[in-house]
This record gives sequence, C-alpha cells and structure tokens, in this order.
Amino acid sequence: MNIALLGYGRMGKSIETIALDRNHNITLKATSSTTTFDFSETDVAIDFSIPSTAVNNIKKAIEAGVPVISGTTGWLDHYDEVLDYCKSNNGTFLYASNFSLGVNIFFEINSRLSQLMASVEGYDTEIEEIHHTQKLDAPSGTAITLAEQIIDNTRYKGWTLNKPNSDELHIEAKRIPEVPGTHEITYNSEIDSISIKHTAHSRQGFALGAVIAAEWIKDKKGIFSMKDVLNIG
Ligand SMILES: NC(=O)C1=CN([C@@H]2O[C@H](COP(=O)(O)OP(=O)(O)OC[C@H]3O[C@@H](n4cnc5c(N)ncnc54)[C@H](O)[C@@H]3O)[C@@H](O)[C@H]2O)C=CC1
Ligand SMILES: O=C(O)C1=N[C@H](C(=O)O)C[C@H](O)C1
Repeated sequence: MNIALLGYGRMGKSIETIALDRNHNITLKATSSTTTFDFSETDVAIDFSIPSTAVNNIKKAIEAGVPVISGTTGWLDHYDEVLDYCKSNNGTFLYASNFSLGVNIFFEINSRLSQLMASVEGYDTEIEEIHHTQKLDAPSGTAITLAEQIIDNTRYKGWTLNKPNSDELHIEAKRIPEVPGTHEITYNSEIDSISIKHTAHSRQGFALGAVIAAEWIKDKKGIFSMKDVLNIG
C-alpha cells in the first residue's frame, strides 16, 4: 500500500517505521514547508500534523479521492464541517483521538465504569492527563473523548480545565518532558476511590494503530471510527 504522511514529525516518523516494517511505501512526507501535495500514487493519507492545518490537509486528501485518517487533535470544533465535506465529496474519513489498541480498550472500560458509577451516590470524578511539553493542545484529544463518555453516562454536563462547578467534570492537564501520554480517571468518595489508568510507554502503539486503520480503510467509502476497525463496542 502507498501511504502519504501529512505531517512528518514525531508521529509521522514513528508511522513511517511501522509502515515500512509492514511492507508499505511512503509516497509523501508533508511538513509545514510542503507547498503541494501530490496524491497521484497514494492509496491512503495519514494526517498527524498540527491543529491549525489538519482540516485543510484532510480536505485536500478527500478532494483528491484518497481515503484519509487523522490523529491530529485540537481541531474538533471543525469536525462537523469535515464530515459534511467528506459526505458531499463521497469520500472516506476516520478520526481517532487515540489510535492505540490499548486506549481503545480503555475507552470501553471507561464507558462501562461510568455507566456503573451513575447508579451510586457520593463520588466526584476527575480526569488527569500527562503529556510531553511540546504538545500544542490541552486537554488532550483522548481526555476529551474520555470526558464525553463520562458526560454521556453521568450527572456531569460538561468538562473544564479550571476549578469545576458541581456539574462540571475537571480535567487536569499536566505537561512533563518526554511523557508519551498518560490518562487516569478517578472516582473519589469519603469512603474510597476507584481509578483506571492507561500509560503509553512510547509512541509505538499510536503509530501501529494508525497503520492498522490505514490498512483497514484502504478500499472503503464513508466515515468510520476505531470501533469499526477493531470491531469492538
Ligand atoms: N490520535 C493519536 O493516536 C495521536 C495523536 N497525536 C496528535 O498528532 C499530532 C501530531 O503530533 P506529533 O507528531 O507529536 O507533532 P510534531 O510537532 O512532532 O509533528 C507535526 C508535524 O506537522 C507538520 N506540519 C505543520 N504544518 C503542516 C502543514 N501545513 N501541512 C503538513 N504538515 C504540517 C510539521 O512540519 C511536523 O512535521 C498532534 O495533534 C498530537 O496531539 C499524537 C500522538 C497520538
Ligand atoms: O500529542 C500527543 O503526543 C498525543 N496526543 C493525543 C491526544 O491528544 O490525546 C494522543 C496521545 O495521548 C499522544
């Protein structure tokens, strides 16, 4: 399979290593200085760029008729616009805030735990995410997905990075050098605490999940998620 990398930073390079190991070819390595994207030899585009360019990158791939998956976070206020663009161009698109197989299992556990916690009183919930200091967005896309699952199932009406009101779920975003990505959800009461935690030891899991998603989506049409790729949930 021929893959165009839209973004060739930490993630683009990790994806390249895994894609080559799995006998794929890289046809484009786009960075901030790339002026034109040549998709003529491309089967799938993988966007891991920056929040301000992700929408444009995704639309360029769709316009060229190339299935595109995006792991870039921090652009989701334009998510519906991208879905509309994809539908009106009969394109193929998949976004995941986290491509790691472990985190996608963790999402299922988080959803189920929040359903269970909805029926007991006395617990306050908090999410903590820790990432490296180069990360541009806060909270992480993964923390937002986790928060949305909890909000869907419990008394919380929204999330905040600030001091929370009683109906707001607090997300604590910490930036510590070299941390690939850690997410922990804690339910605290006077009596006890329950926590679930995912710790990425490197970027390999994110990159492997992205390549697996690219292999899966290659000849498909429509809008998908990692639940479709992994057949879970
Ligand atoms: N969904 C997931 O599983 C994961 C998502 N991410 C997200 O992926 C994104 C990238 O992360 P990193 O690789 O660590 O960042 P990075 O800063 O190392 O790389 C960003 C790349 O985007 C390129 N870029 C900037 N403007 C561009 C443009 N106009 N066109 C094409 N490329 C452009 C830069 O030149 C650079 O190569 C972030 O939003 C991060 O949050 C990161 C890890 C996992
Ligand atoms: O920027 C990162 O590095 C990561 N970003 C994603 C996010 O915002 O959730 C996924 C992962 O945690 C690493």
